[in-house]
Amino acid sequence: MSDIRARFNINYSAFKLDVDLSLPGRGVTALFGPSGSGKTTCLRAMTGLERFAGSYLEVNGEVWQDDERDIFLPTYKRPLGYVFQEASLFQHLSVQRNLEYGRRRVPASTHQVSLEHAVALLDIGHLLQRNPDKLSGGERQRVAIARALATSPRILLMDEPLAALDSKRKEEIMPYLERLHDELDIPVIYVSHSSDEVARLADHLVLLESGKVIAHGATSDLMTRLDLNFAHGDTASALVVATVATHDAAFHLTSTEFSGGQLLLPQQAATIGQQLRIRIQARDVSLSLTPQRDSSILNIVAATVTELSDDAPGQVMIGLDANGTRLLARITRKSCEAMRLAPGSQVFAQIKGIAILK
Ligand SMILES: Nc1ncnc2c1ncn2[C@@H]1O[C@H](COP(=O)(O)OP(=O)(O)OP(=O)(O)O)[C@@H](O)[C@H]1O
Repeated sequence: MSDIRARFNINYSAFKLDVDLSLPGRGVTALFGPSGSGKTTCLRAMTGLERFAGSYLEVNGEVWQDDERDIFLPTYKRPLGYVFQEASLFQHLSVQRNLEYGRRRVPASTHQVSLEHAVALLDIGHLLQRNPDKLSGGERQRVAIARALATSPRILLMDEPLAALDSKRKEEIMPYLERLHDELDIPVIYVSHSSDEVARLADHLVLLESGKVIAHGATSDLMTRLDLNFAHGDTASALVVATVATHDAAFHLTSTEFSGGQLLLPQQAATIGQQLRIRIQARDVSLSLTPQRDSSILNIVAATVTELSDDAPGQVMIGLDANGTRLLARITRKSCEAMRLAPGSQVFAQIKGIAILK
């Protein structure tokens, strides 16, 4: 049973959105697509700010809109949190007052997230007496997220919450978003056009193009589907979940295990048995037909070629299966032909770089 059902058929003069989605009722779902593909329109339709005929929206068992049955919950009655690109805080109120204002909007009987919990999660206790004009962009955004959470929403809608921040501030705020994901049981719909953010945060991914869903599913599956643009170009990468097995203090390494074998990482402050989310870029993976024993590369994984697809001129993207885990390798067409790679070829993936996402 899916927990969020969203069907919208929206006709603007120059744009049509036609989506029918069944999404998981927990975790982070990213709406990803180029500018103008309809991501914000989809999010706005969920808020009920505009009423579009023929729509249906159900969130974890509650029907918020069903035009066939003439059900339409106005925005102020929808228990949702909305975080915009730029935090829209009341400038004349302190952070504390901003938080309280949001919370007063909803009946006390529905409060599930305490104000203290929201403040602690976003680490804004030291900012409570300040006014928003004395905050950095990242701090403002953390306050906006805490304000949304303090209303105990049944769903959190985030429209490119990091887009207005520089890369340093993005890095600062990312751990807080990850914490929301780990500690709260509120589904998040997250609009983004950054594949980095999607790889780090999203469990589930919806790809939109010209108002239509071109694919949706687990992020790790979609990121490695060669029929999708997402799995091409410089940022193409695979997501791997690996479990911490041992630490090697002498060499400053942490050994992890995943379905395809072992991966050695720079030493991590992680406990044995902890799961790490790892990103392996296609451009950091080279292939060989025999295991290289005289190489400086530590991580070499046996894999089977599943598919091949042209990438940039002279480059080929190779889909790999490492005993159930999908990987990508981007190699030159020349090497691909010299190695006679085809679906079914047995290869060794040499992994030069690994990014630990969390
Ligand atoms: N109220 C409206 N009336 C008419 N057209 C609209 C309206 N709102 C949005 N559109 C159009 O719908 C299309 C999709 O817009 P939308 O903002 O949903 O895209 P997006 O994927 O969120 O883009 P971006 O990444 O640039 O924010 C655009 O062509 C936009 O001009």
